[in-house]
Amino acid sequence: MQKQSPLLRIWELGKKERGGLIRAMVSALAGTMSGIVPFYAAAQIIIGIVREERELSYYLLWCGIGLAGYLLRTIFYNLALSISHKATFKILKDIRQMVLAKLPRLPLGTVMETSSGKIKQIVVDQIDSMETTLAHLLPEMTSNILAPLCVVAYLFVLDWRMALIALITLPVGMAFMMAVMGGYGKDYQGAVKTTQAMNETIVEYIGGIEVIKAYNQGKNSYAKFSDRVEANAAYYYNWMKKCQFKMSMAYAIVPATLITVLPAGWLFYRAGSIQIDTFLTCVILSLSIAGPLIAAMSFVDNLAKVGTTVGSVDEILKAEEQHHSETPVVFGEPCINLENVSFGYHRDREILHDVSLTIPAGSMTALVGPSGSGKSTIAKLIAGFWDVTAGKIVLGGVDEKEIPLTQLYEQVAFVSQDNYLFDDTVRENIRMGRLSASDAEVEAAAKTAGCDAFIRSLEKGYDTNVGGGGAHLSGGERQRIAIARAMLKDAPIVILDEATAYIDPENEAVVQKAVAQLVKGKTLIVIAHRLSTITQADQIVVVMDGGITDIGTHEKLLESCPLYKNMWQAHTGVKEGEVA
Ligand SMILES: Nc1ncnc2c1ncn2[C@@H]1O[C@H](COP(=O)(O)OP(=O)(O)OP(=O)(O)O)[C@@H](O)[C@H]1O
Repeated sequence: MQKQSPLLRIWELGKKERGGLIRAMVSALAGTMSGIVPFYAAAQIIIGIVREERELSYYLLWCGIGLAGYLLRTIFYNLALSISHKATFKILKDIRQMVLAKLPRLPLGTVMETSSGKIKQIVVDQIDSMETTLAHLLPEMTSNILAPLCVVAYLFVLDWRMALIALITLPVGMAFMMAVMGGYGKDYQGAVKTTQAMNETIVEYIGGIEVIKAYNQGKNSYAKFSDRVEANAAYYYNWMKKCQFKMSMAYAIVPATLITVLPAGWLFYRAGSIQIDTFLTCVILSLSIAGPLIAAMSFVDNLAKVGTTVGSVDEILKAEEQHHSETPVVFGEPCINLENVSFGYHRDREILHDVSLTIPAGSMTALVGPSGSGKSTIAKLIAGFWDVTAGKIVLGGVDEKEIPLTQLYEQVAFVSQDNYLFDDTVRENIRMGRLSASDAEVEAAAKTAGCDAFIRSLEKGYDTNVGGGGAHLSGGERQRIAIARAMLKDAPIVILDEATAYIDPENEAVVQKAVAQLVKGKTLIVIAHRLSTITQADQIVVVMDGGITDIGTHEKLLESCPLYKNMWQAHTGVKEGEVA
């Protein structure tokens, strides 16, 4: 990934708000320039006193000019802040939306391998931390650098020697500042890492609270969290300790312009090489250089923070997406062909090897095989959660890579044993299947899926909140809601991955009926460990070690495939050699 300045990257990300940022910078610059006016007016008043000016109007005029400068500074400064805050909030909103819109376009693995604690920290905390920096940095840093530059330029016009002398403290103070900043980016990255580690532990702690209770692991898990909290605090403390001396030196030295300007100016004045007016103006104006520069310096560390955040955001925004065409396609019959498909979740480990399979439209295909043989992987590749590494999958006559992802997801309804329910009502969770569905359609789907009665028995019926991940419901109830959701989607291809695993025997008949409704007239792919549920399949595909060892009907495989026969016997409880 090519390294880009964080400010340039923000400029690019917030391109819709550039106008606001420019207006804020211009306003801030006008404010800082106005802020110099009181210094200039003070110089003129002191010159008046030294010259023994007796006219009151002279002093009133400069007091008025000084006051006007001060007022303008306040007005422009507040205007700049208001404009930049508005622009910043819009930019942060846009960045958050870009990140969230990007996640579904990434291969499922990329998202799953990033912990939810980390994603939450980037999207919520890190992006939030950019607010103060962004809203203040661009307008203030620009003006705080440009205004002293204008003062220095004016000092050179008045007396180049005084200008140079006024600048002496700058490089010394800056050297200390640079020493702090040298490792700031790396130090801040370290801080983000320890905070992320802390976040991940708490998310894990809460997510696994059931296991922690069940196995009495409270103390251990808490110790892990508290260790990370301590590590986080220690990191910040050591970091600040390391920086403190250099920071203090920088902040003490930069504003000390009087130490150099006053004695040198006095010597020049005594030697008659500088007028008293120029001397006094230089002394007073030199006092206006340090304030803005120190303010600008305080943004340098913020800039490093923004750099780290932009880096984290870009890790997601620039992550490789699934390569699919954007042009909508027209599908033929919903048949599926896997042609010499190979795939690995990671480059160094291939899971599927050269798999070829034809799934005719409207048929039922069952994938069976030992645990870890690759059944779910085949199903997830068909559903487009990942892209194949080699070979191709042709769906409805079109190579999957030619199908825009949104269109591909419309074609397939995927019901797994682990269908996630959102922290929302039952109704909205079912409506996820088709957002345009009416309440009546949602309820009709629930009825067909055999879950209408249990939903109505809940406290608020369809408007009952299911809790995060569906925590308020049983596994079987979640499963049936997932089937209702898939029903509502009404996709031509249905994949059931262990879909009935949680259903108790009492409800199994209801759910089997629901599934039968769901798959009517569809191309169906089933992964089921309970082989009795797939004996009627048009074809049963036996998967072993990432390859297909046999294909046929139940009867045919019982005769020709020893692996299938063994699995069937294990399933029905009949051991080799025993009489059925
Ligand atoms: N997200 C993943 N990242 C890395 N490896 C994975 C991932 N998912 C599955 N695997 C690995 O791929 C192989 C095939 O897994 P898959 O889930 O397809 O098997 P399966 O036949 O469906 O197993 P089961 O019947 O137990 O569900 C296994 O070795 C598994 O460890």
